[in-house]
Amino acid sequence: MSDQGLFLTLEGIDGAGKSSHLDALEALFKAQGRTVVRTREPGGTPLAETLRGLVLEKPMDPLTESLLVFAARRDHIAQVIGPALARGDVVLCDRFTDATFAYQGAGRGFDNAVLSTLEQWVQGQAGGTKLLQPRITLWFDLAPEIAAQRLAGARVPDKFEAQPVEFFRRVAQGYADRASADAQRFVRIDASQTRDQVWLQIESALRARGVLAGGRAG
Ligand SMILES: Nc1ncnc2c1ncn2[C@@H]1O[C@H](COP(=O)(O)OP(=O)(O)O)[C@@H](O)[C@H]1O
Ligand SMILES: Cc1cn([C@H]2C[C@H](O)[C@@H](COP(=O)(O)OP(=O)(O)O)O2)c(=O)[nH]c1=O
Repeated sequence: MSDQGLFLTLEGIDGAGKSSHLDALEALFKAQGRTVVRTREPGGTPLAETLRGLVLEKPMDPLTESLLVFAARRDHIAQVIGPALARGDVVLCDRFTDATFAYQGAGRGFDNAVLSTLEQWVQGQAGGTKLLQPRITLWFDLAPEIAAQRLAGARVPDKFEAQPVEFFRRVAQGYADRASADAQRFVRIDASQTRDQVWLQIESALRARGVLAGGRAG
């Protein structure tokens, strides 16, 4: 089901600046004649949004947290992502499984082997060994100290945003590890630059990957 559409995710520590570019990304693909499904994790369906509220607000152990984000993801894939990709749409998703490896794995110190098993259960596709994965992941790489400065006063912190900078150092390392393990899928964006410069990086990376030129290249 992932072969026809384009599954694009945005990742990075809180405050890295991902959300600031979602409108422009949606407009860019729409200008190419694509139908865009814009969504987020945890979330994207009524059930998954309910689970999001729990994950972002309630204290819980890392296994519970991991089970809830993967339960939300399962519903999201079944209801939204899978059907959209099968239609040939662009799925623009604010976070996906890399966030689980970065936050629950590296940040909380939870067992990556258990996360990989859950990933296989949730993202396994009928009749094959291939997992549903994003085609391209835009990784907004920013020093945790700068992200914290950007977030200070910008919004009321949720459970994760209230974590100390050491937590985000581990999360950032988790993203760096994921990126080096799958260099083909990840595009590193230097998120320390100005908003305009960040946008230019995004646009040129998408052009270089051939997903902008000539309509349905993705
Ligand atoms: N390139 C940038 N330079 C400076 N501040 C930025 C930049 N991009 C975003 N911001 C600001 O940083 C804060 C976090 O940005 P946001 O897009 O919400 O991050 P995220 O979605 O990654 O948590 C917001 O106040 C936003 O206006
Ligand atoms: C998808 C996902 C997100 N998260 C965390 C990362 C973020 O701190 C939070 C929600 O992400 P996000 O939507 O980026 O938050 P905001 O709307 O406040 O910018 O959930 C996990 O811990 N595990 C996951 O699997």
